[in-house]
Amino acid sequence: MPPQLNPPSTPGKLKTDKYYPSYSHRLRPHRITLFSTLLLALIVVFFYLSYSPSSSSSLLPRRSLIWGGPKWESRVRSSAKLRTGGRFTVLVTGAAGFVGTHVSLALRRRGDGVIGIDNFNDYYDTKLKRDRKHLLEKSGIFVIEGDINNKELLEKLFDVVPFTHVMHLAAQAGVRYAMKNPASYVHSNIAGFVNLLEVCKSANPQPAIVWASSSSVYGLNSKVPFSEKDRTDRPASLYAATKKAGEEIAHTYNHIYGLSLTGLRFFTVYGPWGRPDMAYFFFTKDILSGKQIKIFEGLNHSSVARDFTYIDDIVQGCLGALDTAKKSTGSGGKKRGPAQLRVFNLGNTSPVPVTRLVSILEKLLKVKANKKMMPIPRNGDVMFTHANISSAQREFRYKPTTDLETGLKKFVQWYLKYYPSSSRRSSW
Ligand SMILES: O=C(O)[C@H]1O[C@H](OP(=O)(O)OP(=O)(O)OC[C@H]2O[C@@H](n3ccc(=O)[nH]c3=O)[C@H](O)[C@@H]2O)[C@H](O)[C@@H](O)[C@H]1O
Repeated sequence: MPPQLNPPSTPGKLKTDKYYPSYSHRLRPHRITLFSTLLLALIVVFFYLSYSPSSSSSLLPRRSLIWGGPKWESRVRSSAKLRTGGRFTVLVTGAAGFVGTHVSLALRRRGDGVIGIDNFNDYYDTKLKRDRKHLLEKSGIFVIEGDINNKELLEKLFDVVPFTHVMHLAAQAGVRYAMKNPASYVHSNIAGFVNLLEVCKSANPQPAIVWASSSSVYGLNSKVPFSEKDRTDRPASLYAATKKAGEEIAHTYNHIYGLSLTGLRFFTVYGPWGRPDMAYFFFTKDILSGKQIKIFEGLNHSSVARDFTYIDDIVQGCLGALDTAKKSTGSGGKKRGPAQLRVFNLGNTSPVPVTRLVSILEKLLKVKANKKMMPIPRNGDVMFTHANISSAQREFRYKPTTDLETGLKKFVQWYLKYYPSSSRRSSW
């Protein structure tokens, strides 16, 4: 029996000819015109949103983002408002990132006004970023979906809020991924940073800026521990090269415009809400699922080691750097005097071989890893990192207190709660 021919109730809900073979030829011309007009209107609205000044840059992220308007401004103001005990009004870039989330929460806890910005790109699982955003919103922190390359958006933010500080954590991270997508490093770590500094230098008042550099700037150095006085002109990855470039760019903006700038060289930061592209995170996932993990080693089976640093210690360092940052000296794009320019190592001062990291994970997960040792690939990796932290200790009493075993325990607890279906029966 042929299906019953019920005409659709609205022109937009036409059913297909497959099931309603005799219907299409009965469409009246005025219905077709109405349908086409609606379709055209939809296309026009789509293009308007994509290319209006209120949208993000065309490279990243993939969706058109809308900002502005009285409601949006009032959300921005309310998020930036100081609470009891607060002193600073901070713009946190990369707020839905791993370090960004923890730093934003810590600032809010002590009463500072915080606004986040993040482009929510899909370098790794965007659900994790959305969940972090949700966590921030529960604490009253507004995270704007936008790219640091969007000058108008940044200018608008500075129009609405006279930020005292910028905590710049937005970046394209990961040393090995730089070979796959070099342009994303230039886009975020160089072009994005310059765009942010351009806006900061013209702001009135100019904010003080604390930003994330990286331990990777020490590149192929062999003298340990790494000191801020050591050479940093032999990066092993494009990621490292863009962070090193950031340090030189910081020097320029400090010199010409009087911006107060502090770079923090983070050493392999790990912990709850971490980055799934990092070894400790995907090792955990792969150990639980029984997938083989590859552990890199050097010549003659020598260990590859990292000065793994727990997130809470990094947060303490970030806040210390913000608290001791002096004001920028310029205004309206003009320098009025010399300004502060600093760089600090934020590490743990005790490198741990990657093999030991895996043993700790095996013990905590109660699952034996399926391991394969392999020569360290020449894709940006370095053999070891080790921080000398005496400068940060002197300047703002930075003192890491979490060893790798304690920190990984907290990470694993979080991981099993966040991914409940990942748990596996013990193989020990
Ligand atoms: O300090 C930084 O500035 C950087 O730290 C981090 O880089 P890395 O120290 O390289 O961390 P991560 O990839 O977790 O590899 C950890 C260890 O596992 C080894 N490793 C890695 C992968 C693998 O399959 N096997 C393996 O043995 C690998 O050889 C290494 O020894 C950040 O990702 C980076 O964004 C930047 O912030």
